[in-house]
This record gives sequence, structure tokens and C-alpha cells, in this order.
Amino acid sequence: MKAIETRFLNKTYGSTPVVDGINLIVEEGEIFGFLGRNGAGKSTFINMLTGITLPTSGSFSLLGVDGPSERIKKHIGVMPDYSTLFNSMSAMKHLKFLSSLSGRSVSVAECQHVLKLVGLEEAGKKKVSKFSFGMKKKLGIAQAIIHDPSLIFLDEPTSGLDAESALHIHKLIVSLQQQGKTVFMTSHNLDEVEKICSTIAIMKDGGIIKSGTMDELRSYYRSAITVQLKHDPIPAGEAQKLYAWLETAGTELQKTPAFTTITVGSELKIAEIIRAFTNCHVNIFRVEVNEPSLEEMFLAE
Ligand SMILES: Nc1ncnc2c1ncn2[C@@H]1O[C@H](COP(=O)(O)OP(=O)(O)OP(=O)(O)O)[C@@H](O)[C@H]1O
Repeated sequence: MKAIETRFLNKTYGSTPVVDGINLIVEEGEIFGFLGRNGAGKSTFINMLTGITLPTSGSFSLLGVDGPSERIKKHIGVMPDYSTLFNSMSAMKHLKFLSSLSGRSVSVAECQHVLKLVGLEEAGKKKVSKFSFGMKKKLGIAQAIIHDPSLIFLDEPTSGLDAESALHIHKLIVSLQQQGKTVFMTSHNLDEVEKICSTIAIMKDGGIIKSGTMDELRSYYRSAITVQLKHDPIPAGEAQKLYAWLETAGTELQKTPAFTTITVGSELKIAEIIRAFTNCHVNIFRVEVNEPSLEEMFLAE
């Protein structure tokens, strides 16, 4: 079963399409990273799927059920905007109250367990008004998972968290996936997405410009492997011939007496370059290969 399927999903404000006919499939059990610069339309897309706003046109289904649907509500977890938390309630009361709204009442022990999962075990009795920004964020994640949903939407789950808390939340998200749940998350932290997401989509101006598994995206962008060699000086009689060949082997050739850096389109070229140096009797001491990170792929768009 597909966790999420959208068909030509569109949201237009005035005459501007903010989400412009998106067709997207998220398979069950994935941690799906949804990326895009500020204003790309990510929150609007999620808000349609979670019933906060209605699509202008197009359709979608969640866990095989056409949406928006009350029937699916208890199987979906949504991390709220922290400003919509109830300040006068304790964290514990908050979870009990909101889980009852989603159609499943939970015990105190279950609330304590989830507060522990998000790192708020000491703060169950504390009023939300006394929470720091990071604590509210964690409570939002607790709220999204308290009723044990199968599909969880997390809009920037770790923004504003310290490094240790962010790591804690990464582990929690991975453990949710290991329990068979699907997590659909947005993030501006590309390192985080690269580490924990199995599939990503990049959104721009209301549309999806690229999507796939991390491996698929890497192979798509693999046209940009940078190879740096540290080597002995190239003998004067060999240099002209070797550099002429390197110009044909790749692009962005940079040369100093001890280093050569070149960008190539395929891993096979790396072996050819090493052979070309050794054929000219030049010793190589180090080879560094840099593949594009998700950040570089993202910036390329
Ligand atoms: N209720 C609204 N009325 C009019 N325009 C809106 C409304 N909500 C969002 N927009 C516009 O839609 C565009 C997309 O906004 P959205 O919040 O979906 O982007 P985003 O990708 O989530 O951005 P960010 O990363 O900053 O959270 C923006 O230009 C925003 O100004």
C-alpha cells in the first residue's frame, strides 16, 4: 500500500499556484524528506494532506483512503505549529487531551513513555507556558506520535533544537521507521536529511523538480566527482602530453607542481587518471575523491 499518493494536487491563492499540480507517491515504511527553500510550498502541501487547508483541485489518498477523511485521522500523526499548543496545560494533560481528540484515549503510562521517547521525561507535570522553544518542539513530536499512528508528518522536527536533542530525535524517527511507520518530514538541515531519509523530493516554486532515493540522486548528480591527486612533480618532458590528456578526461582541471584536481563524470575515469600519471613515472601519494553531498545537489538546483 502507498502511504501517500497525490494526483495533480493544487493550491492556488488568488491567481498564484502555491502548490502546482503535484503527483507524488510515498511508499509505506519510508522516511521521506521533503526539501525546498523558504516559500517553496512545502507547508501548504502538508497542510492539504493533513486537512488544515483544502486543495483547490486535484486529489490525494493516505494509507489507501481518499482524503480528506475523518476515517483516517487516528492513523495519522501531525506535529503542530508550536504556537498552537495550550499554554495552561501540563505536558501530560496536553497529550491526554489531544490524543482523545484524535479518537484514541491513552493512559498516563503511555504518555510518560512517549514523553521519555522525545526527551521530556522530567517535564510531564510542567505547564507548557514554562517550556523553552526546544521543549515545545519535542512536545509537538510527542503529540504527533502519542496515538501510535502509521503515518507521521513532521514539519522541521529539529529546527531550533541543540545538537544532542536533534540526535535524540533522529534516533526516534529511525526507530519509528523500524516499527514499520512512515515518516514524511520537511527540513532545512540537509545533513540530517542525508543521514536519516531513505527518499527525498525537492520542491521549487510549487512543483517537484527532483525526487528519488539518495542513491538515485547521487547517481544522477555523479557527473561531478572531484578527484585530487598529490604527486611528485611531473617531469618537464611529460607535462605537456599529460595535461593535454587530462583536459580531455574531465573538466575544471587545476594544476600545481604537487597537486592536480579534476572533475570527472564517472568513477572509471579515476583509474584512467592514475594510470596516466604512473605511465609518466610520476609517483602518486594520495588520491581524494569527493562526491556531491545533498547540499551540493540541492544548491545545483
Ligand atoms: N494563506 C495564504 N494566503 C496567501 N498566500 C499564502 C498563504 N499561505 C502560504 N502562502 C504563500 O504560499 C507560498 C508557500 O508557502 P509555504 O508556507 O507553503 O512555503 P514553505 O515551503 O513551507 O516555506 P518555509 O520553508 O519558509 O516554511 C509562500 O509564498 C506563501 O507566502
